[in-house]
Amino acid sequence: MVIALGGNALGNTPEEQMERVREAAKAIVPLIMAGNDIIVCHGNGPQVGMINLAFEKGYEGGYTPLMPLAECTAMSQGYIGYHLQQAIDAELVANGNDNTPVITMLTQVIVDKDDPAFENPTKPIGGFYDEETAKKLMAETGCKYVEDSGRGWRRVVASPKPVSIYEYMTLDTLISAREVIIAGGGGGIPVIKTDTGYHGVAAVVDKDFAAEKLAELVHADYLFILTAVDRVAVNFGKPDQQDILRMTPDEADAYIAQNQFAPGSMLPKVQAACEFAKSREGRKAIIGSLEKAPLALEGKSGTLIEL
Ligand SMILES: Nc1ncnc2c1ncn2[C@@H]1O[C@H](COP(=O)(O)OP(=O)(O)O)[C@@H](O)[C@H]1O
Ligand SMILES: NC(=O)OP(=O)(O)O
Repeated sequence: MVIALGGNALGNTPEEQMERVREAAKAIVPLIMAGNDIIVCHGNGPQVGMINLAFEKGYEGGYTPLMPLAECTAMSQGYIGYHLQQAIDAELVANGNDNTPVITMLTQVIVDKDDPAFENPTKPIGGFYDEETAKKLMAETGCKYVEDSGRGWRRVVASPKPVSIYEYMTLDTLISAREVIIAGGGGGIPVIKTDTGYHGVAAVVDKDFAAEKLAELVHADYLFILTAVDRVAVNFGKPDQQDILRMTPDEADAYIAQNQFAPGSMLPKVQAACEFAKSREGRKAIIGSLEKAPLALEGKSGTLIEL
């Protein structure tokens, strides 16, 4: 089972994040205790933006070098993975399980150097700004900012599609050893293959697509995409909003054609879920909220996407 955990659900400070991952652990541990092999793949949108901005400010003040975006994702994997490891371990012990190792795997995601996404930034990172501030920042820095699902304006960066996960065979070995694994954090550190080996690129891969790729490569049965809403909806945020309990990839395509899912937020989740459901008969993808993850596994919450 691969669980994709939204970066926006992790808070904005180390203290907030520690608190939030404790809540995440409460949702994840019942799935482990039920006997599932688990890989947790978390987002890093707010966190990678924060790390990048901190280095930009440090550079302006002459205190730090500039930090490339791939290195910022590597740092975010350590920062978030460390908190998740501690929280999941503590929750396992609290439930009488003190012999399941929890580890974070620094993960590289291989992307195509010619992916058209490099020419069209779409992935929101960092904090939320009002329109006036975002437009000022755009003029000052040359970075692109867009409105993000009615929550404010955010910087956007290139987000190529994952082609493969460099460490997937090692992940298979760890699954065989019954370890709980945190991998593909922040969508993985994006790398391209060159004549001199793999090199990081300036991008942030969508963790929902990375989790889907990971789930296929490790032969998972379930892809759980956990975010801030209980279910995917049509007419989201409007008076006639209606939650979707179950949909096939074909039904999802029809909703996508009606622009029902916001790009950069719900759209990639639905697309990743459909890709997983289509990849093999019987595979189930569920999009739901963190709090109700165990209920979603019983079919009592979440949106189920299957053939
Ligand atoms: N059709 C929709 N149905 C449900 N939520 C939607 C829809 N369109 C946009 N959203 C928004 O997308 C959010 C999930 O995206 P986001 O916060 O970017 O994900 P993440 O949890 O991975 O950080 C939801 O919390 C909701 O605010
Ligand atoms: N990398 C990524 O997809 O992060 P979010 O889930 O925070 O958007």
